[in-house]
Amino acid sequence: MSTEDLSRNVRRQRLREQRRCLDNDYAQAASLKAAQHLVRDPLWQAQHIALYLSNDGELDPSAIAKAAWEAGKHLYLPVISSSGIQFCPWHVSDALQPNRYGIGEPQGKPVAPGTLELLLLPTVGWSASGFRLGMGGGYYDRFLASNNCETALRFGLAYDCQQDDSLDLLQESWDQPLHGVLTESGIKRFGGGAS
Ligand SMILES: Nc1nc2c(c(=O)[nH]1)N(C=O)[C@@H](CNc1ccc(C(=O)N[C@@H](CCC(=O)O)C(=O)O)cc1)CN2
Ligand SMILES: Nc1ncnc2c1ncn2[C@@H]1O[C@H](COP(=O)(O)OP(=O)(O)OP(=O)(O)O)[C@@H](O)[C@H]1O
Repeated sequence: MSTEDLSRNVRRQRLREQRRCLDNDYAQAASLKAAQHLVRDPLWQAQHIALYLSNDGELDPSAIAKAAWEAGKHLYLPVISSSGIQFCPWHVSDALQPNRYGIGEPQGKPVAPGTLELLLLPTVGWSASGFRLGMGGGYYDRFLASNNCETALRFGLAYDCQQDDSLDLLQESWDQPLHGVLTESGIKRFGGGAS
């Protein structure tokens, strides 16, 4: 393991620990606040949205999912395999199959990446320049590097306390920048003119 990988892992573990330690009431309120910010934003025009099922203390997108279904939007969840990550349609009544990490996945046919309009990415750490640190599988970076989804806006979904601008020092060539983040305090956009 390189020195860079080692420091990424150390930072990842610290940020994950911090996230898991958040007060339950705070976490629930943050999840609702994030949904309220999103539904009032032009980003909410997106009809095809990829999100995730909360794991390991991640900011819970379930309030966003509820609002999206009520608004008739199409939602997708990540499905992983040895060949990477794909996004499959997710309906409220779907039976989910746990993946190797115990996270539920729908069973349908993956969506064409170009259909996705908004990707809400699970995020361990983020910086004001748009850097995102994830769980370390490289799944999202590989997906974004190899698929035609330039039209999809990529927003990290995370708590404010997961911001650490010094993470920029760990940036690698494969890291795919975020257009912005959605947190309990609002939506932040990082240059590039993303709407
Ligand atoms: N909610 C959610 N779903 C997601 C992701 C995510 O980050 N969050 N992923 C984002 O890419 C993919 C799954 N990636 C993951 C990578 C590592 C672990 C994890 O818990 N790792 C354990 C080690 C487990 C093991 O070694 O088998 C750990 O680090 O403690 C979970 C999900 C697809 N689905
Ligand atoms: N485009 C790519 N092509 C090949 N390998 C890649 C690519 N992107 C990432 N990787 C590999 O994946 C590994 C993990 O990457 P990284 O630490 O950036 O994951 P992450 O963004 O935290 O994880 P995730 O996106 O799954 O939440 C890296 O060591 C790198 O070798």
